[in-house]
Order: sequence, then structure tokens, then C-alpha cells
Amino acid sequence: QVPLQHGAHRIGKRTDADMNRWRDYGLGEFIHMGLYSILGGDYNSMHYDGAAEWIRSWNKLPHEVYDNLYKKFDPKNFDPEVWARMAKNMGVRYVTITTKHHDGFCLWPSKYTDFNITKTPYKKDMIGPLVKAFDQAGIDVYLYFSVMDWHQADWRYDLKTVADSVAFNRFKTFTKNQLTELLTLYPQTKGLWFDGTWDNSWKKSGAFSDSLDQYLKKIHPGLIIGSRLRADDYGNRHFDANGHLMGDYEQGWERKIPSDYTATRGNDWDCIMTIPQNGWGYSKTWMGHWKTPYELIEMLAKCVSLDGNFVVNFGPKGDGTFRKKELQTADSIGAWMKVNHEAIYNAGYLNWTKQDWGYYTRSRKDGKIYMIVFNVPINGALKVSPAKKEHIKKAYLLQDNKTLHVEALDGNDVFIQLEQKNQQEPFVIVLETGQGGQAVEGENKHV
Ligand SMILES: C[C@@H]1N[C@@H](C(=O)NCc2ccccc2)[C@H](O)[C@@H]1O
Repeated sequence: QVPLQHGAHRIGKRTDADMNRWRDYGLGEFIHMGLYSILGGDYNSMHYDGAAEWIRSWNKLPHEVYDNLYKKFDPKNFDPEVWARMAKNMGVRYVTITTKHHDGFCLWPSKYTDFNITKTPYKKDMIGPLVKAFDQAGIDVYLYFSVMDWHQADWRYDLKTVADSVAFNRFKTFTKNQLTELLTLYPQTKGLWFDGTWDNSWKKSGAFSDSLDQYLKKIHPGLIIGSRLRADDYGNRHFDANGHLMGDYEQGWERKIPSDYTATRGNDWDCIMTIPQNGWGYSKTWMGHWKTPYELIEMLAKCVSLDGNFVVNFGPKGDGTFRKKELQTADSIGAWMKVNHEAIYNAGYLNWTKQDWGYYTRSRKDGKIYMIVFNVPINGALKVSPAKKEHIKKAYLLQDNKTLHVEALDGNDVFIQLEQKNQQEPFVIVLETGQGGQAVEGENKHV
């Protein structure tokens, strides 16, 4: 064990009510809105093929052109109720909204920089109305905040000179002031989603990141902060020099999902995912593959089966509306969730052997076991190998309570026989288990 001042202060999961609520969300939504939403990935009829919210870093776009976009920022068709209703219909239980991305533009009336929404034609605060609308819809709100801030003269990528450190100390104070302002203005906020903390300047600020984390939790008890905020005494991020997670959940799964339970190291975690291959802010032309609702539902099932949450990102247009494809995606996921949410909400990992047909989840409320089926084998027989001493008593379809035939195999293995294979959608089978004797008789008992 390496002695650390600014490593993990807690080993293992947070188990308070706020974190238990976070753990049970299952499905979330991310929203990226900012000046980049105006350009939609294009400039001077050229398309930037990087992530649309990074267009300011494109050498074809002068910084001063980008930084003057605030003069055009006017989401005329923005309606927070519409955003909240869309999220509700999709079945998300938490939403993370960008307050300030790497470009430094603030969607709230910050008194620490003029580079904020009050200086735009739109003038009004967007964060307040969004927090209120989502809160009223019963959706928990988290605020995305980028530490890296390209607009601030005191931002530094690295600390090479004394002058760098003097400037960066001013920047740290600015950062702490803005975060205090956000938690004071929007007390309903359940957590902060930090980004832009991978540069050396921040890696060398482990002590500050530790004190900032503690300060924010002191002024806002219960606040949830992931592992992307802190660095330890040696600049390690997410996991300290002793391999312990620094943060309330692992926040490294950006556009990727753990391969298996071992890869989660038994921590809380969530995966944030773009619908296009990459790109979080609105992009007029989505390059490459556009994930279907089916693919997103499979990712959701996989995340929940590995004790994580799955968060789908949406990038509204500069006028404050969502593109049709995103609305349709939210709708399709919502329709599936309406029927199958029992297998997603308050559910998590089950230590049974993973089978090819899909994913198990187990309810943290009543221990009920769910099979989320994506791949039906040609013979329609779904193999289930329960853990030792667990026996399948009954199997039925969640959507219509139809009991399915269960055939006993060796030990406590069974086949669950599907009649017909005309499922077009992923579906859920509920398993009732018990200890002791096999409830279901094998057809061909071999004596
Ligand atoms: C949530 C996303 N994070 C921002 C980003 O810069 N990601 C690039 C990145 C991804 C993983 C490690 C370091 C940097 C993207 O612009 C989105 O805001």
C-alpha cells in the first residue's frame, strides 16, 4: 500500500440512500447543448469529422469566429417541458445536462464570466427551467461541468512555470466559484458530472481536486460525484496508486461497456453512449453508423446485467429542438421500457453463467430474476444454469404472464422451451426460483 494523502477515502461502494437511488436508475439520458449546437459540425460548408462539440479545435475554424457564436445563440423553440416529457416517455430516471462544455460558454447566468447565456439574444437561463421541468417530471438532474475551459486565459494544459501555477491557482478559484454558484442556484441537483480533467495541470492538482470534492459534498450533502474529478498524489485518475476508486462510481465508460463483471471491479459505474459512432453535440450529418433502438436496448440490458447504468446522449439543435431520428429513438426505447422496465429498474448483476440468448438481471427489491432475450436459438430452447442450490420453479413471459415449459437437465440446469420464434423485439422471461428439490419433472427420466 502506497501512503496517500489524496487517494480514495472510502473503500467499496457508497451505501447511503442517495447512492442506492443512483444504483437503481438503470436508464439515463445525457444532453449536450451549447454554441457548437449552432454549427452542427459544419463551417463554411465544410464538415468537421471530429466530435461536433469539439469543432472549436478544428484548424479550419478561427477561435474568434467560434467565440462570437454567442451573439447568435437563440434557442427560440426551446421548451423545457418538451425535453422533460421526451425523457419521461423514454423511461429515463436521471438526466445529465451540459452547463459548460470545454468551450467555456455557460448556459446559466454565471457572475464569474460574461461568456454566458445572458449575453446572447436568448438572454434567459436555460439550466434553471430544465432542472425545474425534469424535477417536476420525477427525473433526477445531474449537471455536467467541464473543468477544462478554453475561454479562460488562466486555463493551463500543464504547469511548467511559476507563472503557470499562479494563473492556474486563479483558475481553480474560478472553478470552485462556478461550482458553488451552480449548487446554490440549482439545489435540486443530485450530482455533478465532471469532464475535461485529463490534462497534466489537473493531474498535478490532486490535492485541490480532493479538497474540492470534499467542499462540494459539505455544501451539498449527498451530492454524487464520479471518478472523473479527482487525481491522487501522483496524478493517477479514477483509481489511486493503490487501485482504489476515487469517486462515488466509475466514470470512465465513455462509449464503451465492461466486457464482463470482473471488468467492473465490483464498483458502481455507468456507461454514457452516443447514438452515432462518436459526437455528443448536434451534428447536421451523422457520419458512420447510427445505433438502432435495438442496439441501444441491448447495451442497456448488458450494462444493467453488469450492475451499471446506461445513459444515452442526445444533441439538440441550436434552436432547442431535437432531430427527428433522436425523437424516434427515444420513443422506441420508451415503448420497450413500458413493457419491460421491471427487468431494468432496481435491477443488477446475477452471478449465473452468462448464456448466448442474452442477459440476466436480478431485482434488488425482491430478488426476482429476469432473462432479457436477444438471441433465440434455432431449437427455441433457452439454457439456464442456475448457481448451486438454486432451482427453477417457474418461468413465464413478463409481457403476458404466459407460463413457459421448463425441462430439467443435469444438476439444476434447465431448458426453457419457447413455442414459436416470431419475436421481433427483445423480450423478458421471469424466473421463479427456490432452494431444494427440482420443481419441474424432466421428460425422459433416465433410471
Ligand atoms: C462526455 C464527453 N466527453 C467529452 C470528451 O472530450 N471526450 C473525449 C475523451 C474521452 C475519454 C477520455 C478523454 C477524453 C466529449 O466532448 C463529451 O462531452
